[in-house]
Amino acid sequence: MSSPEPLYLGLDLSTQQLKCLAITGSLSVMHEEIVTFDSDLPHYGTKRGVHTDSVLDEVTAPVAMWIEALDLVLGRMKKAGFEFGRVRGVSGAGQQHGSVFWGKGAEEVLGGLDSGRGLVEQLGGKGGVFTWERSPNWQDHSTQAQCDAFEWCVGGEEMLAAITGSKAHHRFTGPQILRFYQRFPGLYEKTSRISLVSSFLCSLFLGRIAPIDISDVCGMNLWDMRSNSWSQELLDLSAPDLRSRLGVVEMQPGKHLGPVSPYFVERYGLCKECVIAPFTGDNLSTMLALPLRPLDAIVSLGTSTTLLMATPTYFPSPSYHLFNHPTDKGLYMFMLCYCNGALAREKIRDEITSTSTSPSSSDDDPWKEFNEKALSTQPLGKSSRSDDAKLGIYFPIPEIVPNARAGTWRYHISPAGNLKKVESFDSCADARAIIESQALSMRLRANPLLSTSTPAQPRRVYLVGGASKNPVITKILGQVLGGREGVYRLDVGGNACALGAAYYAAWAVERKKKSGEEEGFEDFVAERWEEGGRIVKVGEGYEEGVWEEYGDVLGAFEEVERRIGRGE
Ligand SMILES: Nc1ncnc2c1ncn2[C@@H]1O[C@H](COP(=O)(O)OP(=O)(O)O)[C@@H](O)[C@H]1O
Ligand SMILES: O=C(CO)[C@@H](O)[C@H](O)COP(=O)(O)O
Repeated sequence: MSSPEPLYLGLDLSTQQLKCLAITGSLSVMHEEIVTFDSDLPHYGTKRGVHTDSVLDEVTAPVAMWIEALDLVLGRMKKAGFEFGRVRGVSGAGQQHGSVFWGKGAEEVLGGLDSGRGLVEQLGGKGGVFTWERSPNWQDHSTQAQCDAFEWCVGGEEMLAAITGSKAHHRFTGPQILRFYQRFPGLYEKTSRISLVSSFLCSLFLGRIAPIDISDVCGMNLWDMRSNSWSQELLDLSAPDLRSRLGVVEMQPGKHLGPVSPYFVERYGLCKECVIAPFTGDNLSTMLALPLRPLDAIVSLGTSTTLLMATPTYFPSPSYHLFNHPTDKGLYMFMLCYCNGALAREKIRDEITSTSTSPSSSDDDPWKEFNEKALSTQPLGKSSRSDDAKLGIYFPIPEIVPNARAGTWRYHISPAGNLKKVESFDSCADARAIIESQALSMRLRANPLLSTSTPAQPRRVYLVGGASKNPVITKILGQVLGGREGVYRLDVGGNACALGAAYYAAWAVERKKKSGEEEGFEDFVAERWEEGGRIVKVGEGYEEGVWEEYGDVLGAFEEVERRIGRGE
């Protein structure tokens, strides 16, 4: 009898959920399990996975909640009869930039976990192996002073972007560590190691502190991408002896970091030889879920909204981020990241539903009315070409792109391009306007990458993440961004990031040597990838006339952003 096909696990520890997905060696999805922090672990009192202190502009997540979530997700799989014994490799991804502060005895505890007791009981939150029981979240905005110090240290935002791939950002780990050190010098002193969320999750599986991976490290403002080494200048600025606390960075994609910790062998039945591969950032992992070709763009509609593209050129700018590609040494990931993505759309949805007199507001689908309103409105809220265009910008929380305070701004743009600020739009134009302004911002900023094609638009747009299930959001995004070959949704919509991690685990274990060279990730996936069944075409993308109409308001959109920046 032939032995059963090996399986691979991919995990995604993102803002609101922990997801675990299992695939076969031929990359077919076998099993998916999700733990939602707010509803499955209500005793941590999080709202959408985080705690917010709006006085300090501080957003954090409890580390113990993530640890408990790991036992919960694996426990559910075991209960469902999942055959852990067939798993040959595990990889994963974490929300980017967050950090975890390990205390002095942590590694010893990790290495000697008792499989008869839960992880959270042994590693804990308060009084456990961490010097700070919280992890700063990517939505945090408390580090303006530290960001200023980072840019001042190297001579400005352009220079910091040239060194680290990004200008200083509130959420980036370097400024966050500097703030932690300034607030709690005693706790910093007691901290022996600092992990990113990705390497933290990897550490649990490995039973020792895992290295940070070569791509996720670029979300710290501490890594010099030109030389692929820590920037000593920026480490020195952040905190004393930081290099030893961060440890070495894993430069080799797909490295076998070690076998899985005995805890998982004994408690869940993983085999002793199961390989743990590096874990990376969630956006980087999402890129691995799709066979990207030049000019393809992924729009990830998770809690954050991100636009991702792969590029062979290192052309840094303060307007966007560049990261090392997780598996391909010659490539970079271009990224735009917005924090007013899902939460801002939910806020408009709730406002529309609460003022509605329509019976459909009580329908099971909470997006029904929002979608109806968005569809009943023409592009830019115009009924005819001579009408003013409606442009709305909605930031219920401070925004990253552009760096702006919270607020709502609505404008009318006349056909001659004149702007008039208004208090509200008539007939619920907000539903369409919020999707349009999110997409216009992406289109404006992705232009440097897209302008090699005429017209300057993506070849394909791939949509992933929670809101990729929404046909109206996907339609309008496609109308604004274009997409010469259409708009596609990955069939595991919400789970693209975990899928990318599972592909990575399979590649780490099964890649072959071809003429003396290890098989590259792209070739490995391409050999096993069948387009049918994995992606669904959800829109035509480029619509002649409509895409151009959106192009006509890009200048006015930039001007509105400038006015917001000036506090108008
Ligand atoms: N049908 C839908 N229409 C619009 N948005 C949706 C829909 N279903 C889920 N979402 C959005 O997806 C978000 C969660 O996306 P997800 O990718 O799971 O987040 P994360 O990975 O950041 O935890 C929710 O906050 C919600 O706004
Ligand atoms: O900050 C960023 C990227 O720079 C965010 O994209 C986080 O990585 C969180 O992602 P989601 O939970 O929204 O997937």
